[in-house]
Amino acid sequence: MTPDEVLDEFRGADALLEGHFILSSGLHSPVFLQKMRVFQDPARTERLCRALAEAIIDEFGEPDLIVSPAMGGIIPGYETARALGCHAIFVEREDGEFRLRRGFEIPAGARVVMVEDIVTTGLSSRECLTAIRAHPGELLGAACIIDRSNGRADVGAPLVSLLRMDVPAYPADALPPELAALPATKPGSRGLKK
Ligand SMILES: O=P(O)(O)OC[C@H]1O[C@H](OP(=O)(O)OP(=O)(O)O)[C@H](O)[C@@H]1O
Ligand SMILES: O=C(O)c1cc(=O)[nH]c(=O)[nH]1
Ligand SMILES: [Mg+2]
Repeated sequence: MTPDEVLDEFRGADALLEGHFILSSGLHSPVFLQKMRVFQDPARTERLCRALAEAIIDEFGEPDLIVSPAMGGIIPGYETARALGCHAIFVEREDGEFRLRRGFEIPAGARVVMVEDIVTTGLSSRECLTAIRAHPGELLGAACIIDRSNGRADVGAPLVSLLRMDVPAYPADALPPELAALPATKPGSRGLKK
């Protein structure tokens, strides 16, 4: 799947939004990728995640286990694991920190790849990788559908993506006037991060 085809999946799902958005990092952006509008369509999600599975195999080889950060990573993590023929588990926040719950385990020796939906600053991915490293298992690397840092975010592991985008994001005290003029919405599910 080409980067243009990836963007077309988001456009086709009305998931490429323009306006004034407050991201989970607290940064402001004129663009938001509402991934859940994509993931509500199993056929679209299957196409994207089959491509992500191929990219993972090319970059890291075949994993035994996919681990994703809730909530946005759960659906693409599961669907990518389905394409790879392996299991998918997720970390979720407990007292603010990502942890494995629900009896999920990473067995010793398991070859693990983290699957995230979107990378902006990379904080969610870094936190997920920290949680994974608290368990036995061999971390091969990280994968996401869209890296909107255009490769700038350092998630602390090799990161493969289907599409790199160069999308502006600004601190609240440095908004360009045309963005400041628009009312801001915060579509994500996480509280503002430090
Ligand atoms: O690279 P970052 O700056 O961390 O931003 C990207 C993260 O933000 C979104 O998650 P969010 O925390 O909004 O919650 P969600 O997964 O429940 O949608 C998205 O799913 C990524 O995990
Ligand atoms: O940085 C984010 O919070 C973020 C950006 C984006 O485009 N989509 C999303 O779900 N989260
Ligand atoms: Mg998330």
